[in-house]
Amino acid sequence: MTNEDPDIFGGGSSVLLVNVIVNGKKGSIYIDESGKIGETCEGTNAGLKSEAEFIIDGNGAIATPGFTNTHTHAAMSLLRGYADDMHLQQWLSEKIWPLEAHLTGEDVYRGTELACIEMIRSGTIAFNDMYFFMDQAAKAVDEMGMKAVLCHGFIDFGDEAKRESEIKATEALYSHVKGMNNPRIKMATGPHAPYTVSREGLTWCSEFSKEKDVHLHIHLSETETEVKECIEQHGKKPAELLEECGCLTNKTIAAHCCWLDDAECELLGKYGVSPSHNPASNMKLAGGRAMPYQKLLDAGANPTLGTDGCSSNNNLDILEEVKFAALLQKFFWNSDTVLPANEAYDMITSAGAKALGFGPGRIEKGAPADIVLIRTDVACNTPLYNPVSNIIYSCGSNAVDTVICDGRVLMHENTIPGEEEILKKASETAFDLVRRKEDAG
Ligand SMILES: C[C@H]1O[C@@H](n2cnc3c(O)ncnc32)[C@H](O)[C@@H]1O
Ligand SMILES: [Zn+2]
Repeated sequence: MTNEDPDIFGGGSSVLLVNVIVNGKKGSIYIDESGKIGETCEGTNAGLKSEAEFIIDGNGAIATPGFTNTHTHAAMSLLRGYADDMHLQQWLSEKIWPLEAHLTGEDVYRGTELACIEMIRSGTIAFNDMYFFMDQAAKAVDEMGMKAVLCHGFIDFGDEAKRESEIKATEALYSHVKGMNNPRIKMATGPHAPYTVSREGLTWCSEFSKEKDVHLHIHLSETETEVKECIEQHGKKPAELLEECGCLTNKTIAAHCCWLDDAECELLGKYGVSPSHNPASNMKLAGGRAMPYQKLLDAGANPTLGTDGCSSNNNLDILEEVKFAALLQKFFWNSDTVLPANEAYDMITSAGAKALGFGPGRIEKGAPADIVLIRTDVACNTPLYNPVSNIIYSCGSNAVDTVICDGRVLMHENTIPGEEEILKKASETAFDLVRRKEDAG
């Protein structure tokens, strides 16, 4: 790839990608100034060469739709390696929540910047994020040029005063994101999970999501214990409780979904929910069961893929995650045909984009130019019988060369502007957060 001009990172310019493999054929992609795909064609298209402000020579790269991560806690990048090898409830209540009590907006800003760097490096252009101080997450996403659906993690533990403050935080995020008027950034409600949010809290979130036409993002049935406790407390299984509270719609993204039974899979299918499979986190926190992918798909749900946060994964590499997904499904369900490469690819492209409402997740005329170039002159892409097979089973993020989101080049020739400074600041911020917690005792 040849273009060395730093202005290529500015956005708002027309770009012609030549010498790429697009939808299985050698060709070119023209991106117009509005950030949409103007045309895709075979060959180099001499006519469009004179129109484009920038020409990127893909040198035979695979052009794929950018990837979507449908469940993460981006700023938890600061907690990478802080608490490993523990069971979920102990991990959350003894290590994570006590540290998060010391979080500031600055921490979330720096952590989200770091997360964006990591996601861009693996070809991710959009993500679904649940955390705190989300106005600061929005600032980072805006500057880094990615797309995101952001929600405040709403946790009330049945306490009315806490519920009121979570409602205020959610309403404030709604106003803030609306004021940004940036189509790349949306907000959602974020009831954390049926075990941390009261019926009243769940109902408020579902009503707010419907009233404002925004997504709802929740953790669902990650562990067997939480399912048992839900039945004891509410006399219902978790997905039934969510249905009763109005939380199941086609704008719901439900993370994990490991312990859903067949009837609950049918419920998610009936409402067109998007489950987010998080295999690395589930394996690391020893959840004991993999998401019933095939049952959810057959029921009509829209299965997608997420990394979860950096404290339970411990990275945000969607290419690593998609291989884990394809392997874990086969291993856990003892089936060599479940989640084949083409369906795994759909999870991180079209299904992910559909879940978050960010276009078709395909390279086609009129679609947002969310395009990733994956090098083919590397060992993991040699030989190249089947690009989709290689993307799912053999490519690492080191093969990702160029990332374009809404027509803006975020990474080119493996370079992201400002990366060095972002990593330095994130490291300082992480150590400062841990020091503040230790000082507080
Ligand atoms: C937003 C809150 O969610 C917490 N969190 C991070 N990972 C998980 C997980 O796998 N299950 C449940 N909750 C999780 C995060 O630390 C925030 O407190
Ligand atoms: Zn999570």
